[in-house]
Amino acid sequence: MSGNVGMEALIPIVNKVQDAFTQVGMNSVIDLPQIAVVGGQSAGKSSVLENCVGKDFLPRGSGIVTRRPLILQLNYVEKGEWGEFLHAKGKKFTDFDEIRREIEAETDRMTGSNKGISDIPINLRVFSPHVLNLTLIDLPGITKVPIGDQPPDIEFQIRGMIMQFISKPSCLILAVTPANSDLANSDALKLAKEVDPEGIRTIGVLTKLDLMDDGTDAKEILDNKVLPLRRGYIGVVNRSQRDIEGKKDIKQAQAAERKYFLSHPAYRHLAERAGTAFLQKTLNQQLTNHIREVLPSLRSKLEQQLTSMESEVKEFKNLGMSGGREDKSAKPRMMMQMVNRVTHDFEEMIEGGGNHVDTTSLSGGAKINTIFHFRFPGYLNEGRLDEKELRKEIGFAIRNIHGVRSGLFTPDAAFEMTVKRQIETLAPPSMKCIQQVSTELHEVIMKCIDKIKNYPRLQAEIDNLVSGYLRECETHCREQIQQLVEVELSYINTNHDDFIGFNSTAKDESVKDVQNAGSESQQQKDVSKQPGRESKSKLIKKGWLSTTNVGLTKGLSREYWFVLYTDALAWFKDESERDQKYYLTIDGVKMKSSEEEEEGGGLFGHRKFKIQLFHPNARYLFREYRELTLYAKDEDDMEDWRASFLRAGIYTHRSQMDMEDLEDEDHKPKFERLFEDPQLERQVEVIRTYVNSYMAIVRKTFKDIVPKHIMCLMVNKMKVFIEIELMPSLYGAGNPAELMEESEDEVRRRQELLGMYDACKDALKTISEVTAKTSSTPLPAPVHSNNHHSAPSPNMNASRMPKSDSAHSLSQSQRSRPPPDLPNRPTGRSAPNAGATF
Ligand SMILES: Nc1nc2c(ncn2[C@@H]2O[C@H](COP(=O)(O)OP(=O)(O)OP(=O)(O)O)[C@@H](O)[C@H]2O)c(=O)[nH]1
Repeated sequence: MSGNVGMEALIPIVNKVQDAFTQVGMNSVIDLPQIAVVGGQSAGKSSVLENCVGKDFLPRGSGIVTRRPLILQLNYVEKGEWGEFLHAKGKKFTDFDEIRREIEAETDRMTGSNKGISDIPINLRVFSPHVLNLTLIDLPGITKVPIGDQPPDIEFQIRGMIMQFISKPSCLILAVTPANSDLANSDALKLAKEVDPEGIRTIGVLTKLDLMDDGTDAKEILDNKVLPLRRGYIGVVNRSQRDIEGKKDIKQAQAAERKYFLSHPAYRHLAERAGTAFLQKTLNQQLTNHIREVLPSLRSKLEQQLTSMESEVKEFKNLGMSGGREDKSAKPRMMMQMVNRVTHDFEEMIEGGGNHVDTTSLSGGAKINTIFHFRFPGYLNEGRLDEKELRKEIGFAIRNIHGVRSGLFTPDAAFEMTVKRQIETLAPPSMKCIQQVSTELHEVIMKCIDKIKNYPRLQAEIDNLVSGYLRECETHCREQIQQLVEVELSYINTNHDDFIGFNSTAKDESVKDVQNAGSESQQQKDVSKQPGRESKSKLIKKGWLSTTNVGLTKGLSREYWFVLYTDALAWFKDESERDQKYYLTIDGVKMKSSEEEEEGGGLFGHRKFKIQLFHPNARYLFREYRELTLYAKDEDDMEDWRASFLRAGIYTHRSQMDMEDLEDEDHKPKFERLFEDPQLERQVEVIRTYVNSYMAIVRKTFKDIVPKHIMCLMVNKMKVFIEIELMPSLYGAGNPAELMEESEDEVRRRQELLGMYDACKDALKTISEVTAKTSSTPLPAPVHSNNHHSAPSPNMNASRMPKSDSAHSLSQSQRSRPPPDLPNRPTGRSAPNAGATF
């Protein structure tokens, strides 16, 4: 081996890093220095490689034999000779025929046996005392004509695969060309030129010198005078097909090769710079130099890689899981860490904040907030009876309480019964809210424990304990809410501050009205009451209604702002109530309400909700109108206004025709028929107002108290459980060492990570040492095709170069290549030309 010991030590390190990265599928992350062997079909690529190894081990045959890239790492060892495949780790192949069969089988495994190709490399390491440390990649030969089942674009595919390797700036290109073909048409040189136009990383290899026509030789080419390359050409004579078939030993062949160069008149002068042994040495030297050139960028990439792995590796090391003697306390400590992480994540997801805020959807605390304040109020309203249904229920209740008598007074019991029925409807939406929060909490837990999936037993146990506890909390919370409903049902508090029933004047008014209902004489109101004057009249309702007959444009409907008092109806231009259109006293006024299809509406026509006010004795109602037709925006609005008019003493008037309408086709009385009695209608209305008022209070209480119960009995309890009780419960559930059993994936990942980490560290250490200690040879000067002066020899070992060559090389190099971005350039201590390249 050459004296550049520090540098050569780098090659195995680079190989080790390469292996580590290939194994974890990261070979594309760091481009490690390599030599790719490129050439046309049957140019002699495999022969060159075999010569470098000194053994027959590559598949032979017709057509494309190399169909997957073969990364061949040659490692010098003092004793033994064997090969190892990365895909069959740990198996030593001492029989090189077996290696050949394994390459063939592995090629077929990926490509099938029908001559297809694949760019997934096969990694083979050869250990031998007869090799120099080198990494070579054998690539499929460039072919033009598809054979067998090969796809028509085979040339394109192979080209793509070769390019994938040789276009990387860290790759040296060994361009193999047979001497018995035209150099100008060399596929290898053409491809190399595409990716390396300056020839900085291309080395020419000329094979089959022995097969040249008699009287011709490749002296000019080898002297770098024809198509000169910056790194020159090396001539080799490999074994012929007949030699291979005759099992000619490679060592014998190499001796014959040397004899060939020494004895050939055209090559005798360059015999020291030709042949397989020289090629091997040059490649080793150049790969070493090349590695050195890419060291700075390799170093920074490795450093980045190392930093990204550091925290995890540190964690493993802290826990005594980085190999070596097992630390007994590691697993319990690790378990504690995992539980702490779950606790922290759960807290963060519920309380918000933290580093991992989800920007795609609501989750955790935010989702629970939405359930409490948006969904739950909606669910509470869903269970609500519409006004019509409510009236119906109250009507039946009143009638059933009165029995055969017609009651004069509104029965309290009807109010209580209706309210209780309504309170009961609050239970299902509350339970739905509990169930939704429980689901969300479970999802939060799942997300938190997903991070410990590498410890499947621990994950399952935490899931089991926490989900079990969540179920307990949910059951307890449901019981509490059921209790809450029962509490509400146990006492209907009509003394509640917010209940209109007994405290508000509206109630007094209503009660008085109820008692007065039907008595015309007592309905006499002070008709002189007008806004602005002192008045005892009370406001009942305000709102928009449209009407067709009060505006200037008769026939068209227009919206006005209506204000209903206990004794009058006024309407204004808008809600500012400045521009009053009319003030109508409502003494003796009756109403009719109905739903009708809009004229011309057809199937999809608008339904209109109409209330008509009029005097039953056909008096003018206002101005020249006998009636006022009002349109509400929907059914609920109409029901509201109808109820309000009733409160103001405007009752429904039923004509004979209307009465006929009160029977269904099967002659059953319609619900409306129950209200033929205006007194009953009035009582229903009063109770409905009370029920609505009371239910508003209960709903408000539920809206407030249900979320509080859920927070207290579920969310907070879960937090406390995870924080305080989970750890002891886990200890109770099993031995930490068993719970902390890793998944197979995790074990593999850890081993790979640690392996890669160590490989990166070793590589970095070696890089620092070699950069400090070693020297390098300069890159040969650029050559021009019209340059017929002899280019520097491919032997780049400066110590062996003639003085004049060295000086020439140095000055050329300095002129042509200004120092690139390569730091740590050795100074004084290095060889005379050290630093010329860097
Ligand atoms: N006489 C002689 N024959 C050679 C020389 N180099 C290669 N051959 C023969 O040429 C044929 C092809 O050589 P290989 O080494 O298989 O060529 P290859 O480039 O690897 O071929 P593919 O992988 O199929 O593209 C074999 O029969 C070799 O024996 C040489 O220098 N002299």
